[in-house]
Amino acid sequence: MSDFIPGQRYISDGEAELGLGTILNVDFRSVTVLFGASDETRTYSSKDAPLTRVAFGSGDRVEATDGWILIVEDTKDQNGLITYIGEDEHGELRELPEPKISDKMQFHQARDRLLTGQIDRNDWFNLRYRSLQCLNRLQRHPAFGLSGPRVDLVPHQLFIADDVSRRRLPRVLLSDEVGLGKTIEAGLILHRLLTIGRASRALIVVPESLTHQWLVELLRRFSIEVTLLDEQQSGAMERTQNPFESRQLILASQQWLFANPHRQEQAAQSSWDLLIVDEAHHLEWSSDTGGDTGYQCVEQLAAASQGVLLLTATPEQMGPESHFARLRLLDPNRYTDLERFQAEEANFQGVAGAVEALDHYPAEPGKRKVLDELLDDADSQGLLDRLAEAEEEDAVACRQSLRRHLLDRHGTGRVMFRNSRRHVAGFPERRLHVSELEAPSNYQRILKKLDRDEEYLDTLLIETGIDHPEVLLYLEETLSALDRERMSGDGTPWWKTDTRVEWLTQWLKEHPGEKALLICHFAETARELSAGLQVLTGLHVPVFHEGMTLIERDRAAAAFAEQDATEGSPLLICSEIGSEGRNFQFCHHLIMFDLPPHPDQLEQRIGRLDRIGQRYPIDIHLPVFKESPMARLLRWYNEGSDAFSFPHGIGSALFDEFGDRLADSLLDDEALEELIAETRPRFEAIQAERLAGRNRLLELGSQNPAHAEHVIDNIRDLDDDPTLPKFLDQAFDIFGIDTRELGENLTYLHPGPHMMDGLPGLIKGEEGFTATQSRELALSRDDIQRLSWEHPLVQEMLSHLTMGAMGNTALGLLQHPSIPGDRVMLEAIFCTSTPAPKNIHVGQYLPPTTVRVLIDQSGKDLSASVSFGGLAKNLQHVKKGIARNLIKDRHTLVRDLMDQAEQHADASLKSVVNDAHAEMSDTLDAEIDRLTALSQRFGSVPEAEVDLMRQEKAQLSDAIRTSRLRLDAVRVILTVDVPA
Ligand SMILES: Nc1ncnc2c1ncn2[C@@H]1O[C@H](COP(=O)(O)OP(=O)(O)OP(=O)(O)O)[C@@H](O)[C@H]1O
Repeated sequence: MSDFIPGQRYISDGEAELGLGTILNVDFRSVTVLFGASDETRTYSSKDAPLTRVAFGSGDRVEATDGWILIVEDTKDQNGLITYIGEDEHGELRELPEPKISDKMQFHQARDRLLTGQIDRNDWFNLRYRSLQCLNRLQRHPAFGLSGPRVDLVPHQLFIADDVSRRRLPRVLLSDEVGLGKTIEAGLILHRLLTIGRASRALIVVPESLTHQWLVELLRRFSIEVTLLDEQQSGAMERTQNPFESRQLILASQQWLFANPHRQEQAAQSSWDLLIVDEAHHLEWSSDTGGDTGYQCVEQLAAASQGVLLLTATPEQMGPESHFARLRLLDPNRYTDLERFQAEEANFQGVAGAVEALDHYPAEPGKRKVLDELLDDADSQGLLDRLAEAEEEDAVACRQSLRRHLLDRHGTGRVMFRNSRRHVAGFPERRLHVSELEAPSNYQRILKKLDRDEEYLDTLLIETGIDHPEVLLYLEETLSALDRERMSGDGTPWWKTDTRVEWLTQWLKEHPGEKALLICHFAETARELSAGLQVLTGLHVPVFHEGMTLIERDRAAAAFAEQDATEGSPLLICSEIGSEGRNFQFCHHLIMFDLPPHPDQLEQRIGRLDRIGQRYPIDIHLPVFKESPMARLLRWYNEGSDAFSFPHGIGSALFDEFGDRLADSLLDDEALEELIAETRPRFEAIQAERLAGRNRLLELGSQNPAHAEHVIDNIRDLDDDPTLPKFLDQAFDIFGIDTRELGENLTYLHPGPHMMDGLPGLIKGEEGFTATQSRELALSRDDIQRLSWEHPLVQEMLSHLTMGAMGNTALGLLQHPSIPGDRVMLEAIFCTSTPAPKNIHVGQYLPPTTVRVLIDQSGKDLSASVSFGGLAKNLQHVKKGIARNLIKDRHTLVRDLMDQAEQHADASLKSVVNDAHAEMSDTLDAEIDRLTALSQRFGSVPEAEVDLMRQEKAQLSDAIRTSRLRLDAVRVILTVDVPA
């Protein structure tokens, strides 16, 4: 005969998530239970049903089916069913028979689970405690959020990422020279903001040609999954919701969004924590016409976003006005007046000089004068006086603070970052190889006519519809357009006669097994050249241009990237715009089939190969027709400004000044000589000025080797954390992940037969993945994942272990000669609970903090004398069923001990809270003071940022002060006699 009676309440030992069950039927052999909350019925053998009776005791809060709560004072038994007696929340005496208890009552809390006999394994309990401690350390760790990404630790990138991701308003222009890693910087900032909870919604707007690259890079390097939204998906969702609210992290193409006002409105209606806009130089603004559609769209979105990252390697490509207008998007209060801004720039030389003077003071006392001029406030003067007397260590600290004063107050560093190759080691040499060719006769005819007849240029412009100077530079297009217009020509395509094509086929023959990226100005040229090569050589050469779909483009890039010489293509033909932002540093030959009309485009072209990761000198091959407009353009680039040797970022300024004359000189050697003679000194003058002034200052503000080194040390500290491998070993075991060592620090992880569901990257019955904890190894192979504390699998396991019920109860037997048997001890783990909005990142000051209390049966506190580890390793496990009965027999004592443990723990809370509060106040007060001074005196920090920080301090203060301890996990220890 079983003890089950219909109406009694039980929970399933194996499936606690079903909620509270009610016995429906009992017969000789089986018992049927209805789990109302999940609408499931289960029938078990009544002999060994995995069920635990739910019985509450005095002080427990029980929820009734109709929602009211009873605080239990007493119970009575009525024909095997319990009726609870106590007061409801209004103090009224009431009774609650167990069948009327809410099906939805959850038993996740340690106390409830223990008393209802849900006992977990000791190793789970141990790992839960260890995980809480790891989480505590992680959340406070200064590198938290920066250590997970699979990137090389490049100082200038980490300086920027750390600086920007600590701001309340991370609104900056990331404008490092091409290929220095702006995408990586943006990814690091986004990753950190997401990890620490400061951001949860981000919109990334990039040129269509880069959408896939971003998607892959964010996933592969940062484990960030974004959704690529397009018109089709948006249309499908529109009826039920704003498509931009369908996901937290959205990637959208600029071409799509900028052309679609309705979608822009929807995007702007959603609020964003971070907006990222790549290749932002395309956003154009002028005082006459205002912003173009792209600019207007970003303006609207920037207003709806807390943080904004604009990325461009060539910020001035669309002219100084557009550059200024983009800065205004970031900080409208500081950038109000273009003229004032330009005047400020003129002062940058002095500021840069002062920053450098710091290094020589006080050794050269004369430098004090330069410093006094810019650092005249009391605070800085105090620091300067201290520096004059300081010992070496203190001198370093003083210089750091003073440098910061100078850059924050007088520089552009807070809003704009720009690093150049000059300060980033490891970039290769660039070598230009020009091949002078005879132009084919059909091009020569056009050129000669242009030479003879001044009016002919106008005729060409009208007949071809191509602009000046493009009509002179891209003769294949000019010729084709003329043939179409006049219906003339004999149908011979240009590539059959163009001598550059012959040169190209020869080049390919002479460089077997090598890869080259070919860039030409027009998509049409790219397409036709590829088709021509196929006819002439049989080679199928992939093309890459703006007219292709994304999938076609990615396929082309992949075919080119394929390393296998027999499979991969030796050549990829790209158009100007199609290749922008793409990574092709695995090849080092760049063939410029022509030259672009703008110097910044030239820099963008070379930047495809001249990127971090390029290991060889870059060979730039240029076939050019003798005495052609292109040859003259080449001379201007080369002789006027060394445009091929290194990225100096001055091309734009020169083009603004001389661009019109350059267009006019393309047919006139004399004018060209004069132009070069004027351009060169101007180039040198601007270069000297910028090296001393703006650029120097920008560089000084865009990197700080000492700070970067500090950030890198912190990241390495997390990388090398010895507790991680220990945690992983135990966690893989507990979560049912099987591992196979592959040697050389590589481990293959795959789902075991009993693996828990929902672990990222692992699905039961499917393949696993190879992983390593070594950053270097993970960087060297794309197919290997890097396991860090921030890897999604590790984060998921940590959150399972600390947020769910897993391992929050246990029972162990302790046999020790000095402890008599049949005694009860209780080990209670309390943890601070500090509810606060996620975005204020309270965990930085008060992460979940544990208080461990170990008491014996008499209530004596043994916490200090018996350590967690010491006790854990001496405990023996007992079977679940036995553990359940052992607890059942000691219900009242265990309950009483839990109450006592709580009182012990409460005594520790005050100091935890006070310490956290003091740390938070000290840190934020100093920062608020600094920002207030900058905002009020120099206007270099928006007032809104200071206000946000003050609000945040108030919120943090409230949250920390109201932090409470909750019982997170509890273990009952029963002592047993040592056998005689
Ligand atoms: N820290 C890093 N670790 C590993 N690879 C890196 C790192 N920084 C940059 N790279 C690689 O260098 C290349 C250039 O980086 P990225 O695309 O971020 O540069 P960028 O400044 O955005 O270039 P562009 O100006 O062309 O847009 C990429 O292939 C990137 O993956």
